[in-house]
Amino acid sequence: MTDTPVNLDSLRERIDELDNEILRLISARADCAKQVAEVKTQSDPGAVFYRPEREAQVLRRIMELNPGPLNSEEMARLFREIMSACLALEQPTKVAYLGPEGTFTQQAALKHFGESAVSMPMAAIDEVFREVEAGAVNYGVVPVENSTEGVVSHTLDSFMDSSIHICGEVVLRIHHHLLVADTTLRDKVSRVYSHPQSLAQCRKWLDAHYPRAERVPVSSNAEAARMIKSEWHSAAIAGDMAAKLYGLEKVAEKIEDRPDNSTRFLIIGSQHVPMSGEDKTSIVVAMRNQPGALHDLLEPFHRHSIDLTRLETRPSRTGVWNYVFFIDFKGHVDEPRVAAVLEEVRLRASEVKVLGSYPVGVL
Ligand SMILES: O=C(O)C(=O)C[C@]1(C(=O)O)C=C[C@@H](O)C=C1
Repeated sequence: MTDTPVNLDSLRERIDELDNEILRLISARADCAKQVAEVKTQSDPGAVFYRPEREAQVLRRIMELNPGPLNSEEMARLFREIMSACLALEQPTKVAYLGPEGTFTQQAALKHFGESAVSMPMAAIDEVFREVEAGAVNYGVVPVENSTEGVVSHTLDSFMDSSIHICGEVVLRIHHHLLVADTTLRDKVSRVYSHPQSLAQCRKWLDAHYPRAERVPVSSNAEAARMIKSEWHSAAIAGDMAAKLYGLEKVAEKIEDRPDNSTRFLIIGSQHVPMSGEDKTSIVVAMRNQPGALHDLLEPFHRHSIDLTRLETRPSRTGVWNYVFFIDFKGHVDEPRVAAVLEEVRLRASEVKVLGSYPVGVL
């Protein structure tokens, strides 16, 4: 198809008119958000500005109404950024994430909070918890499970000795690439650095393409990307953010063994999140070590037709809690049927802690 100059000019004129309209509307929306902030502060001087349930509702509504031709995810991402900028007008949001810069956790933080949030890398998962608990940041982002490699046990363990709540979740498709620096001798790669989980997620690909290269586990894939800058015979497995941050080239793209490889991250904070209409609840339950304990624990969920989305067992670190189960299920603690199940579970367990109810990840 060829555009005549006349057509192109008139189309661009139309685009300019539409941009004027979009500009006017976004500014009016931002004004509204500022007024929302005033209303919130008037009713409560210690008001919480970020409202995960409302954000989830806004994004779901946009996805439902989207007439195309942009796909719904793309459209929601645009609105994600508009809301992020509006929230920054109300109050700049500080978010700690498991660093260093360039990790998938940073990507998850940006996906969830948008580019207007101020994100700060932390060296370890418990540091993210500590920063949130100390009030040095508003929220934290930590990985919790990967579709190929399973649970991130460090995150679950951190909840056991913390008063932190879960305020949200975000799922990220994980694409790994084999990266080299411009000084790397590509046919002499004898060492591949990455996080142990990433090495495991690319095991078959490495067996097929670099069977003799030494696989070196390091603390994060961003750290792997940083290290190979000074080693001419080494490559790193990492994602797009790390590749961009360290100016590396992709020798091979999307080398993860499973194409549906994804990681779920949790947003942690101190607020109770009201119902959004499509929510999940996470609890941790301690049971006595006796036959049938797991059956007793799960039976009320089955009877009340509550969908379990995840069940994880962790060894207890105190003598009192023999078995500790992390359970995620559909529903919100403010729903009567969920409250009823929790009441029954409390009678059967030696300890129950509700980690939080939060909107099912939208993007
Ligand atoms: O509705 C609110 O409470 C707002 O603050 C407005 C708004 C938005 O831009 O839509 C902004 C931030 C909140 O996290 C949720 C929504």
